[in-house]
Amino acid sequence: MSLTLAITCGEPAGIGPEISLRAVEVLRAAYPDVRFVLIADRGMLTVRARRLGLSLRLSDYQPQQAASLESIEVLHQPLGTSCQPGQLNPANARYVLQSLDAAIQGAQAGRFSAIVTAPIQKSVINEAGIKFSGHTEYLAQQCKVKRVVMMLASEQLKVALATTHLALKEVPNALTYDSILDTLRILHNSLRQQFALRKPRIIVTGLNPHAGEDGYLGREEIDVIRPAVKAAQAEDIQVLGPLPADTVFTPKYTETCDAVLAMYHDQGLPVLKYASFGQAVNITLGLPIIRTSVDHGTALDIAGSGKADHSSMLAAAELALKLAQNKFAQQAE
Ligand SMILES: NC(=O)c1ccc[n+]([C@@H]2O[C@H](COP(=O)([O-])OP(=O)(O)OC[C@H]3O[C@@H](n4cnc5c(N)ncnc54)[C@H](O)[C@@H]3O)[C@@H](O)[C@H]2O)c1
Ligand SMILES: N[C@H](C(=O)O)[C@H](O)COP(=O)(O)O
Repeated sequence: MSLTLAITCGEPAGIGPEISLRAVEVLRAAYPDVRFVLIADRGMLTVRARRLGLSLRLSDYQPQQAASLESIEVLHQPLGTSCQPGQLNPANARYVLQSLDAAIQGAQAGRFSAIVTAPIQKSVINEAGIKFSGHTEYLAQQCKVKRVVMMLASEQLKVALATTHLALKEVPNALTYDSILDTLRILHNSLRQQFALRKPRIIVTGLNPHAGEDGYLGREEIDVIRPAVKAAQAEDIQVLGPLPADTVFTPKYTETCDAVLAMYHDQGLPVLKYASFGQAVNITLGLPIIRTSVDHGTALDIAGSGKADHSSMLAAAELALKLAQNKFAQQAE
């Protein structure tokens, strides 16, 4: 089995290019049989590597030829305009999306076994006049999938989200019986197929304080979440809840479940990032392709300084490889 992993280097003003370069150096040594392809502007990567004191050779990725042993392969995407670390420019928004498109198309065509994405700056893409919420939503749209699930995973915890990049005031309306049931199905199937958990155990949080306090602090638990959980149980999905979110993340619960499904971004992710920031991986579940990412953002405040930690990028690449190997093994069965 020969695997090719594509890494999009993300927002060029952020830490994406440098963590991608550093990670790929480590990965090439650790996985000599895997082909790693960076997707970015080759000139920008060369300058960034020099700035960090990395003596790396970059070459053009040629899919029809064997992987280069001496240099890091780059699928060149030209920047819209030159770029300094820490300085966002909407003129590079299309470049960021074109890099992503190249990765998605390569994965759909089977050239890439999986894709790993470095962080992007959602605001600057919107500033360029392109409505954009995040990789997760963009990948669903480009792959023509109605629903996907964002899950962040570390050694300690797996946290999936029922809603993703949404203003808080829009969350209650987005939580419907169908959306929660569909999310539970995707989560259950992915934990089984991608993570090889035979009978995954899921805990669902409530939306309101104390899971609504029997309806006195909100009715979403009674009207929407519990009926969806019951329907999932009837489909033989091992799921419990809705439980109060403030105590779900204690060992009594986390040690007895495989994943927690939180109702919104800042209900679940702060807990996971408190426990394992820099070590966790963001995975998009429910896509026809494998996509993982880092657990952090563009960190503009330290871009180009050499201070960025590439551990999450390494973890994301390693998980992508593992998921690709699992997929390959399942297809061979
Ligand atoms: N996968 C992604 O594309 C992704 C993930 C999260 C956030 N973002 C985006 O990134 C942008 C900035 O987000 P933010 O400021 O909320 O979060 P951030 O993760 O960029 O930064 C938060 C803090 O963590 C530090 N930090 C982050 N990554 C680090 C690393 N690898 N090594 C050392 N320190 C690190 C930063 O310096 C900063 O102090 C936003 O546009 C956000 O949407 C993208
Ligand atoms: N919600 C993610 C996080 O906080 O880490 C992040 O914004 C990245 O999301 P996408 O992978 O959808 O860009």
